[in-house]
Amino acid sequence: SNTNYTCPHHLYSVQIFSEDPLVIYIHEFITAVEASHLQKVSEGQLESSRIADQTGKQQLATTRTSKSTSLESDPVVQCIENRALAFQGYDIPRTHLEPLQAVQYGIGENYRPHTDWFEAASQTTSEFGGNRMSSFFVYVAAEDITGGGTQFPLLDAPKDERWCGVVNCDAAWDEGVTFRPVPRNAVFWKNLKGGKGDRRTLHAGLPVTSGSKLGMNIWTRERPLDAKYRSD
Ligand SMILES: O=C(O)CCC(=O)C(=O)O
Ligand SMILES: [Fe+2]
Repeated sequence: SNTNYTCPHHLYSVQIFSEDPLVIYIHEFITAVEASHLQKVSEGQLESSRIADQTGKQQLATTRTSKSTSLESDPVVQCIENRALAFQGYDIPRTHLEPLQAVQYGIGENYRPHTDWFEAASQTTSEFGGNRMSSFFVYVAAEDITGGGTQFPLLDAPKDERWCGVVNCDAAWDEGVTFRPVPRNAVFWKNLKGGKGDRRTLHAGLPVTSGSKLGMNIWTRERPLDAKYRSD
């Protein structure tokens, strides 16, 4: 299925959420066809999420209770990768992309505050292409969901109420900003500032309180990853 997928010209629209750190909100980053394809290929492949420990070993952790899987390259995945590369200005080659990662949360599951950039040198070696320079978090599907937003506790919530379509405007001011899981939309941000991890990009996947959420990470490294860590 989808072996003959014709990659459409992108249909998204964007809004700058924050200039520093750079955070861009993307409406309709993926199409409905792409979303259902991602659902289909990740189903049955999801396993308890792991995170890298200080030594670089992938471990189960109570701070990340979702299920996840890396996605094999196929025409739909490649189409989304190309869109993410074009969004970032074409100069970053595909070899800087980690395999796309689908993440599924059931009720009560969450990802505690973390940064996508690494502190541990073992995670930023040249075979991994250095650190993660940028992240897209894409909301692929959210069925009958409450909770499950992406919270950036160190960013300011927006003032204009037109953001309330995609931001939780009921959250307290000192909780930062929480993007709601609106299917097919995405949040893009730069993790590094002057080549160093930017703490202000701290974020969490809040617990899903009802329904379920399927998300997807698109991570770009500073440099090419070794072929063994890529999906292309
Ligand atoms: O689930 C979310 O809203 C965010 C997930 C996340 O930050 C991650 O997988 O690194
Ligand atoms: Fe994250």
